[in-house]
Amino acid sequence: MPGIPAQILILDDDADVAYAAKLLLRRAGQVTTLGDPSQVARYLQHSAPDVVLLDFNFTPGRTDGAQGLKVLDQLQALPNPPAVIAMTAYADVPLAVAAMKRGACDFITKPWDNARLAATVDAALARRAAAASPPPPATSALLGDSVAMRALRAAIANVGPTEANVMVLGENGVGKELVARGVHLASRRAAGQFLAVDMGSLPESMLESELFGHRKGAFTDARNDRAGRFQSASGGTLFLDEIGNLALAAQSKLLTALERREVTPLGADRPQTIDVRIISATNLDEARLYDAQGFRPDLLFRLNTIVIRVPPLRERPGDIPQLLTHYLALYQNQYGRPGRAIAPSAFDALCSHAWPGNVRALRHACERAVILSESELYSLADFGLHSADPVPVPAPSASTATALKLDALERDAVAASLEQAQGNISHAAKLLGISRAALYRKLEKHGL
Ligand SMILES: Nc1ncnc2c1ncn2[C@@H]1O[C@H](COP(=O)(O)OP(=O)(O)OP(=O)(O)O)[C@@H](O)[C@H]1O
Repeated sequence: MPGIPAQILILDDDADVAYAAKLLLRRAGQVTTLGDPSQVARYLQHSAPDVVLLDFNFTPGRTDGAQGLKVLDQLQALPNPPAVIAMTAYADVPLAVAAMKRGACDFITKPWDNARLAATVDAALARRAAAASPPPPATSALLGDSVAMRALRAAIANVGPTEANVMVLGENGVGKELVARGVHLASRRAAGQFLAVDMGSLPESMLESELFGHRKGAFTDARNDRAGRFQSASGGTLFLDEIGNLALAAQSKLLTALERREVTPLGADRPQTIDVRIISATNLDEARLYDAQGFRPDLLFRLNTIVIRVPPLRERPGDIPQLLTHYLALYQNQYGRPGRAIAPSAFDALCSHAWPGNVRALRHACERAVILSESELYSLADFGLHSADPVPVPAPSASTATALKLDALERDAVAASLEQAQGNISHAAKLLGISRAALYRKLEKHGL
């Protein structure tokens, strides 16, 4: 599988044999060695091996292979059984055959030939990857199998078919828009448009014309009639992103439209009925959202019939491996780069990273790793992350010192704009005069 290092278990009572196999197979994945079948049950409580190299006799003098066959049965009973490669003594063909009949996928005789053992393990891994079931369709865009994500999918499936307005809450980059699309796809409006409007970047002066449309001549630049987003999304879903950024005056216009279920384009003398379902989203924390000074409670009441909260990635680290696998494979494919695994230590660090920029940041980190990596395995640095260990930094030359100063200035400017915008990405981007996407890149670059 691309991305996640394969888990390889070697079960052999001969420590030297196990160590030699471990050295040989390290490049193929994360290798664990055990010396006694009684350790297997404990190991399986926290690990799911992809391949097991299994010896069959653990007690001196025994050659019947019964102990190994018992472990084989134990492994075969797992919900997702690993590929088992039987390791038998040279010429013990009957035992190898018995193992294959009980579910082992291959066998290798001891002492082994290094190239043959490596090829056998590679082939077992490749077969396993090919057999892995494809992701389910429908809301497949929303990856993650944590309890939180499963609950989220269930909520989408429940709420989708109703006509209720939905408000999606969560930090930047957690997947609010994906959730909104999921609700749309699960609704009877799925064949209609899903139209997203970034309320945060819409200048107040353009809000009415953008949302409700205008007639030719309604204002100086209105050279033609133009439908607003409410009309364009008719029969579908209108996704109002960054709703928490809406100025109070704009809030009252939106409220009127929602209450009357009609809009009047600028310059028109008659209102038009609207047929849209509204899904809104904000990264504002709930205390600020429910503060009547900033957001009209009557509008909130219209928008949040159903509230869906998307938890930050740090609260569902179990989703990280799947996201890494998905996005590394996506970009390897997109850029025609070879499939690589992540170095085990880097994988651990990626899984325990707090990801302040959530899934968006993880996705960008994967793209970066695919583009930059030149070694056999992805390292932590390929993802733009560094281990907690301080690395000695050489004294900067004059030119790097200038670059460092510029870098520090940029970091300060970005931090100051965020503070001034009280963490609101759209406002901060506007203050800096750059796009939201550019601001996200700078946030990641400076680890903010
Ligand atoms: N569960 C997920 N599975 C796969 N990809 C995800 C998931 N969540 C988010 N993403 C990806 O992360 C990126 C950000 O997602 P999205 O735009 O939905 O987040 P958001 O919460 O709406 O962000 P913002 O608040 O900044 O608008 C997208 O590229 C999206 O495809």
